[in-house]
Amino acid sequence: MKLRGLYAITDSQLLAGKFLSYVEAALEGGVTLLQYRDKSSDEARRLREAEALRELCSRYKTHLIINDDAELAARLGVGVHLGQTDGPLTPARALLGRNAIIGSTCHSQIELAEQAAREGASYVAFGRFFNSTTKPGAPAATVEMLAQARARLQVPICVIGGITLENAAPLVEHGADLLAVVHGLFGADSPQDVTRRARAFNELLKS
Ligand SMILES: Cc1ncc(COP(=O)(O)OP(=O)(O)O)c(N)n1
Ligand SMILES: Cc1nc(C(=O)O)sc1CCOP(=O)(O)O
Ligand SMILES: [Mg+2]
Repeated sequence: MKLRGLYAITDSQLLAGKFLSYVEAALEGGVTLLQYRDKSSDEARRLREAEALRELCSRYKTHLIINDDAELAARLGVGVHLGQTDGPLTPARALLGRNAIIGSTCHSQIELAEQAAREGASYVAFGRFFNSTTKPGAPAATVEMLAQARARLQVPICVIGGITLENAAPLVEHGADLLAVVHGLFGADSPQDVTRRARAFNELLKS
């Protein structure tokens, strides 16, 4: 599967009161992967919101990815993104099946990405590349490391952390396939501006 394009990630605080309208606006502009990222423990709300996103994604032919929670992903029949402390890839692959999209956080360590690729990750994620208000404490990554990763890895490369329309181009030039964005996409004043931003991110990835 060719994974290249905008990877939109939801944020429950940022999208409060406009969750589905802003997500739909992003899908309207073109989203390759949509991640449902909700760090709360409200299982009922998480299930309800994830089901609503699955319905939207199926209308727009976008792949839904659940952050952290392979069981919820299995229940919905969608993909999962796992960080280094979210559980191993091999059982997640066994649970979700060979066609599921499974992503792995690799921070700035190419060795972690090589291991994730061996264990069947569909993409590997490096970051954070810029200051992030969504996750200020994430360890930093550089474009030099990204270029080295591109030369060593065949698996699609996702980049994340403080990415905006203004700073994304060098990441694409240094080998990124997927631009994972929260604030730079959803921190917009209107749904129309979310759609405009989504289209503009996709333009950066056309090659
Ligand atoms: C696409 C993508 N890349 C990295 C992350 C971060 O995952 P993780 O390190 O597990 O941190 P949390 O997002 O769970 O706080 C991600 N979610 N998505
Ligand atoms: C969820 C997440 N993970 C990161 C990492 O570096 O692993 S940075 C990050 C937040 C991304 O949000 P924004 O686009 O608003 O910076
Ligand atoms: Mg996680």
